[in-house]
Parts: sequence; structure tokens; C-alpha cells
Amino acid sequence: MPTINMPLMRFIERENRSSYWQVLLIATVSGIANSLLLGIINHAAEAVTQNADLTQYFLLYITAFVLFLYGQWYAFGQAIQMVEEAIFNTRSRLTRKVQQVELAFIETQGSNELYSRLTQSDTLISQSIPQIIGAFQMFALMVFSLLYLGYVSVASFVITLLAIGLGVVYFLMQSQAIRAALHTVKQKEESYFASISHLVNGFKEIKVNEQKAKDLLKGITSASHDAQLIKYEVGKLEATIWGFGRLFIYALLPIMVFILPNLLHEQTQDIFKIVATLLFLTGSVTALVNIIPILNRVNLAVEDVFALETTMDNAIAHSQVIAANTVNFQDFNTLSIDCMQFSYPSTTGAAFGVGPFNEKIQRGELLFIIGGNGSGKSTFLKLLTGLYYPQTGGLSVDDTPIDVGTYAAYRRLFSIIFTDFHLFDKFYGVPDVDVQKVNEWLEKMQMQHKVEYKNGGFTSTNLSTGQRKRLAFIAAMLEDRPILVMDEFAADQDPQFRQYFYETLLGEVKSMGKTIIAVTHDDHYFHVADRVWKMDEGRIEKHSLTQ
Ligand SMILES: Nc1ncnc2c1ncn2[C@@H]1O[C@H](COP(=O)(O)OP(=O)(O)OP(=O)(O)O)[C@@H](O)[C@H]1O
Repeated sequence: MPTINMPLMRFIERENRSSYWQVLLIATVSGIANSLLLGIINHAAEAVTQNADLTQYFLLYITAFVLFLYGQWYAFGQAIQMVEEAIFNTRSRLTRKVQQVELAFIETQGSNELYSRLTQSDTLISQSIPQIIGAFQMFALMVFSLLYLGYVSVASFVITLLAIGLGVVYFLMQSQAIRAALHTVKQKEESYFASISHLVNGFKEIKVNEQKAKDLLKGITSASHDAQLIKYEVGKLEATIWGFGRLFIYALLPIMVFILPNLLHEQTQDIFKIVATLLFLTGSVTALVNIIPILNRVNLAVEDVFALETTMDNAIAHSQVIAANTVNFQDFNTLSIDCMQFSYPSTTGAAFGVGPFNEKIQRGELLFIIGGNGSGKSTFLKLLTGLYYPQTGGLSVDDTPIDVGTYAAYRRLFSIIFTDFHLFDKFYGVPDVDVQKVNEWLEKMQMQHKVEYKNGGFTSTNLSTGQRKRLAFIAAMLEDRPILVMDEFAADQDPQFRQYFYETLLGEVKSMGKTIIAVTHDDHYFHVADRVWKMDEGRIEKHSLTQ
């Protein structure tokens, strides 16, 4: 089957097993049936003036009407099903791909853009379907009304075709400008959304600082104003197209009534038929012109989804990891880091780099990593946990070097609580949650009076940062992975809990056989660690054995 080269149609075709041509065919048949109604009524009206039998017209009218109604109902139903299936398939695939891309992709992509593309386009596509199917019917109605017009009067047909042709040429000339302007609107809207996220996320800061609020609002107003101006221009262009569309059709009516009969001496009853057909045509052309702005926006939304998927595909193709489930490192004894080096991609000047690292971590060790701000501790943890890939050197577990086929299995060694940790609403990835164990951990983390475990998650999430971190710790414990990695876990805890954390809890976790790697600034408690590594300018500078 041929393809309609329009992003929306490519989207539907790509995501469905069945072809959309059947739906379009039924929509077209329904449109033809609609135009037949006109012909039947016209001829029936003529038959009335001649006192002829109207039974056949009545039966034909009923048949055409049923065909029109059923076709419309069927086409709508099918189209909605196809589009929703396409959206479902795309959503499932894109969310799977988000999981496949690497951390570096998410860090560079910009969460606002990613979030808006993943969520907003679908709604727009879904909402536009009734109008789009309607447009196909209206197109069929227009074509068959035109043919009927040709049957009634060749001259009227030629004049109308010329008018519609001129309208199409005018539309094509304008549509490029509209699409370009809509692209700019999208960019302006994204910058507006980014400013809004500052407004919401930085609410506390701007609430206490009027000047900050004023400056931010100035930026928001400017981004919004820019978008408004371009949208206004687009709206004006679309209104002009809409106006021209109607102008062509409405100009035709007086031509047919006042000029044509005098020039070509058409029959009076034919003039009636021509005018009735033109009124039908007016309806279909108006509906088609009305759909243009919607189509423009939907096609842009679809192109957005395509572009996002292509970017993700490229990122996944460059990813070094393939999912291999056969390797199991859970019983490891030693993690080795050999000549490992990593640099962030440089946009301007020298980029920050870490390494080379040549270290070993033994199973069951409690290792602290210390160092000043920006010394590379978090970067090192991301490398160690397999979230970043080194440019040179690498990791091995016992004697097995970690490569593209084993990275996924390697990552399964770790539970991680980063400084910007995310507390999930449920214990995802823990198949059979042991409620007793959760309650024991709630007690150990001194959270039993604050939250409860219910329906797969914790009951209260209105907690302080320190308390939320304690829940993240419980989730990490339930994951039950051999290595626990923490980035400044105790920074948000009160002094009593901090002491309990270092002097009791870490020892307890260690006695469970877990290896603990923790970034910390709490020099009071360095003595509890087996080893302390100090980082400076991306290097592990000093190993101090404390025990
Ligand atoms: N995504 C990134 N892209 C480019 N550079 C980055 C990125 N993340 C961090 N850096 C740079 O790497 C350096 C080390 O950052 P890192 O977060 O590893 O330090 P840190 O020791 O954990 O600091 P802190 O104690 O403040 O958390 C910083 O100078 C930072 O500018």
C-alpha cells in the first residue's frame, strides 16, 4: 500500500499491524454517501415539481444516510483504536528506551525537554483524531460534490475547481511559513517551561527575595511574550488562510447566481442545484480549512516524538552495554580498578577528569571516601557503579574484566543512595516484600512513629530530607545487594542519629556481609572505616589505614 507522506500518517502506519487505508476508505465512502444525499434531495425536489413518484428517492436517501452514518461511526471507532494503539506502543517503547540510555544522556538532555516530549505530544495527537477523520470525510464530500457539480454544469465545475485550486496554491505558499513559525513557538515555549520550573522549584528562594522574583518573572514574561507574539503571527496567517478559503467559496455563490445564468443561459432548476451543491461545498471546504491548524500542530508533535526517539536510538547505539543475564557477580571477593580514567566531554576549554585509579576493594570492607568539594568523589562513585564508562582502563570482579557484555550484571552488585537520591513510591524491584523486615528497618532507622508500610510503599511522604533519606536507606536494604554505596548520607541527619549511624548501623550492615562505600565529610567518625581514601583534583591522593 502507498504511504501518505505526513508525519501523523507515518506514525500511525509504523505503530499498527493493520493498514489505515481501510479506515480511510470507509471514511471516504461515508463522505461519498454524504454527497449522494445532496444529489438525491436535488433530484427528489425536481421530481416534486413534476409530480413524479418519490419512493425510489426516499429509499435511496435512506440507504445513503445509513451508509454515511455507519461509515462515520466505523471510521471514527477504528481511527481512535489505531491512534491509541500507536500511542500505547510508542509510550511503551520510549519508556523502555529511557531505561536503556546512559546517565550521561539524561544529564545532557535536559529533564524539562525530555519530560514535555514524553508527556505532551501524546495528548495532542489523541485529541485531534476525530477532526482528522472528519477531514477525510469532508475531502470525499468536496470531491464528490465537485463531480456532481460537473454533472449539473460544466462551467460551474470549472470555475469552482479554479477557485479551489487557487486556494490550495495559496495555502501551500503559506504553510511553510506557518511550520517555521510553529517551530520557533515550540522553542520559546520550552524556554518558558524551563523558567516556570525555576519559579516552582525555587519558590522558597524567590519568596524571600523580591528582586530575585522580579528578575525571574521578567525572564518568564519575556519568554511568554515572545511565544505570544509568534503565536499571534501564526494565528493571523491561519486566519488569513481561513478567510481566503471562505472567500473563494462565498465569491462563487454570487458568480453562479448573478453572472453565470446571463453568460451561459443555464436553466433555473440547474441554478438551484448549483447553489445547493455550493452550499454543501462551503461546509466541506470550511471544515478542511479549520483542520489545517490542528494538523500543523499534530504533525509537529509527531515529529518531536520521532526526533526524541532518534536521539535515544543514537545514544543507545553508542552505549557500550548489552544486557547479559547469564553472569552473576553476587559472590565476588575483590573489585579491581585498573588504570581507570574518565573525563567529562569538553564544551569550552579543559574538562574535569578523574584518575588514573589503581585500587582494590575487598568484599565486606567499610570504605570511606573523603575530599573537598569538586574533588571528584561523586564522579568516582558513578564510574565505580558502572553509571559512567572510563575512557581508559577498567574494572574487574575477581578475575573477570567488566566489558560490554557484563556491565549490566556488574551494576546489579550495587544499591546506591546519591545526594540527589529519588525516593520511589513503592519498593520496585523487590518481588516479595517481607513486611516484618520493613518494620524492623523502620525501627532501626527510628521511623516507626512517622511512617507505615502499606500497599507496597510508605504511607507518608511529607517528611524532612533526612527522614526521606532514611527511607531510601531502608529501600536499599530491602534490595539486598552485596555493595551499598552512599554519597554523604549522614549530612542531613541530626547528631544523635549520625552517631548511631556511624557507630552502630554501619557495623550492623557490615556484619550482614555487605561491602559499604561511603562518601563522607564527618571526620569525627573516620575511625569506624576499614580504610579512608582521600580525593583531590580527581585523584585518590592518600590512603590512610585507620585500623
Ligand atoms: N555532568 C557533568 N558534566 C561536566 N562536568 C561535571 C559534571 N558533573 C560534575 N562535573 C565536574 O566534575 C567535578 C567533580 O564533581 P563531583 O561531583 O565528582 O565532585 P564531588 O567531589 O562529589 O563534590 P561535592 O563534595 O561538592 O559533592 C566538578 O568540578 C564538576 O564541575
